[in-house]
Amino acid sequence: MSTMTLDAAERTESARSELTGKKVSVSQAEVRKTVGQPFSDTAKLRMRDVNVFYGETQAIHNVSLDIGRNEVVAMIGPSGCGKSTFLRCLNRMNDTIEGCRVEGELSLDGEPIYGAKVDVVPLRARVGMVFQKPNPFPKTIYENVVYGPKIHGIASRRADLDEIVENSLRRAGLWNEVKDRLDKPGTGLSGGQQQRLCIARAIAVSPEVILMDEPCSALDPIATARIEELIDELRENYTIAIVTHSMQQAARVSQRTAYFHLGHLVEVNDTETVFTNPEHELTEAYITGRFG
Ligand SMILES: Nc1ncnc2c1ncn2[C@@H]1O[C@H](COP(=O)(O)OP(=O)(O)OP(=O)(O)O)[C@@H](O)[C@H]1O
Repeated sequence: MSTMTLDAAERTESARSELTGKKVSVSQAEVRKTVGQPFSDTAKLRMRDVNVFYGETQAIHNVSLDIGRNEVVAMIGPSGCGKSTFLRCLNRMNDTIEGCRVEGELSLDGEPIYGAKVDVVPLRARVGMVFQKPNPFPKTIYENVVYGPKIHGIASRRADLDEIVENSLRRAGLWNEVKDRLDKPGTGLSGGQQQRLCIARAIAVSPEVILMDEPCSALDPIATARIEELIDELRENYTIAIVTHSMQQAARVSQRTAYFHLGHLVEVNDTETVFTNPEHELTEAYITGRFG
């Protein structure tokens, strides 16, 4: 650890001595400041002082973070630290959870995500999502991909839909494997293929941002490697935020990494710095396996 931050200096001696042991326990008071570089000169998504509550319980505390254009930001941290909750704020998926309340400023290209006039349907087309478990619709491969473009009125003519299907499946790295069976059920594909189909489905509506919530946790190492390659290719055209439990995956796919702890954003910086020279002791404790 190279620098001692003001935040670190404020922390108690007892927390320091706990860090020398094998396991670490920390109180909420010790994680109140974010270190590193939460902000980006090329912000696509800008979040300031975000607080999220489930009923009376606060799950996210004053998180401020930018996600830049054409960058992959990985969100890591121990189970229950709020990664998925924060991710779901970015396309208002939390709206679907009863009792969930989001406060703070969140914007996409400078436009408020939570504005009174915002229609969440087009918002979710602009900010697409890929979930932990591949969830193709019980329809053909072709129908899975054209579903979004049809309901969003992006295309209706067969030739246009065919083009969207081919382009989306190519971008998702699946075209060659499925081009001869587009009329077969999406659910008949392997897990890794199904996840790439879900990525194709997200791409088909021309999103600007793709949110991924542990997209490889149900996949084997080969399918995982394929998705990770794909994430790197997709960065050329999209902004990507990915929640992952795998620090190796965060290191492989992201340019910046954000470390969450007990609902606080403790540290965000370029990925190499976070993994080789973290500023915050909590980050170091997590990446060295002392808790999590
Ligand atoms: N629908 C919900 N209702 C009430 N509390 C919730 C709900 N979803 C999450 N929480 C709580 O919010 C906190 C953050 O959970 P969240 O799922 O965002 O964390 P996470 O870091 O993504 O966890 P994991 O890595 O285990 O998926 C936890 O304390 C969790 O119990």
